[in-house]
Amino acid sequence: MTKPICQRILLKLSGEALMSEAGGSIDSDILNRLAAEIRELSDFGVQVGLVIGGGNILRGADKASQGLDRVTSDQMGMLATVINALAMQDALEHQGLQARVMSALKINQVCEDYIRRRAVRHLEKGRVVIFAAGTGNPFFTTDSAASLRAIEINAGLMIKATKVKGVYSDDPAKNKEAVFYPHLTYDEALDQRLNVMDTTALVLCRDNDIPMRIMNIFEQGAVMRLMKGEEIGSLIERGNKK
Ligand SMILES: Nc1ncnc2c1ncn2[C@@H]1O[C@H](COP(=O)(O)OP(=O)(O)OP(=O)(O)O)[C@@H](O)[C@H]1O
Ligand SMILES: O=c1ccn([C@@H]2O[C@H](COP(=O)(O)O)[C@@H](O)[C@H]2O)c(=O)[nH]1
Repeated sequence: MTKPICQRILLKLSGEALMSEAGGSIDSDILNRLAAEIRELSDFGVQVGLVIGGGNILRGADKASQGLDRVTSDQMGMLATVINALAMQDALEHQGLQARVMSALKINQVCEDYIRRRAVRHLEKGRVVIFAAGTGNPFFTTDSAASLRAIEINAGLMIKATKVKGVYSDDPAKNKEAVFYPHLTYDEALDQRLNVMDTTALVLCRDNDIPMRIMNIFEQGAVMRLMKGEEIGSLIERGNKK
């Protein structure tokens, strides 16, 4: 295939997957490998919006369960995503790409504020936009932020690149008998409480009719193959199951 399956994507990368085996929060080899893959996508003509989670540094709910105020914990979590976004911006620039971090929280001495029309303009110019600080609101996750930004930038596809191959009948990290689902509808994912993605994120994409791919972040070159038309991971979409 000489043309990508869609022109603009929102790629959500797991924060936790950036961790090194030794426990460091950001492994530069992993970061550089992902940046190189994004460069290939950009060279192929795909406009890339990125959201990176913060699970390698801090999750608000974990800190709150240890007694910290929930809103403060979530704000710390959102700032963690800014750290990951800045690291990725640097890695992308080393690949020769232009990249812009746009934050939902105002820290404009560090990166741009998120302004939708500017984000779209950056994408049209071939710059990779890294949407940081989630939605800017506590009690949300970066999955929901990714769905929201995918809708706002009119992405043709949302991709969640995570630590598992796709959607299973149960968490494959805990249940070895879990069955892999190559295709399912948003309503099936919601009804079965499949937990690979939070409910808000699924509902946002369902109601705005954006298809979603869940796939393994560690499978090198897989996003490119997907953009060339290969069936990779699990597809969640509205309407009838394929
Ligand atoms: N039914 C399921 N199918 C597939 N994965 C599942 C399912 N239920 C739970 N999971 C778990 O969900 C995880 C992905 O979601 P999670 O929110 O933990 O990660 P992430 O959003 O990719 O990471 P981060 O929060 O660090 O950005 C998988 O690693 C998997 O273990
Ligand atoms: O809109 C948002 C997005 C995220 N948070 C907080 O950040 C952390 C890290 O994000 P993950 O999606 O868990 O990787 C999250 O646990 C929240 O505490 C937020 O408050 N609002």
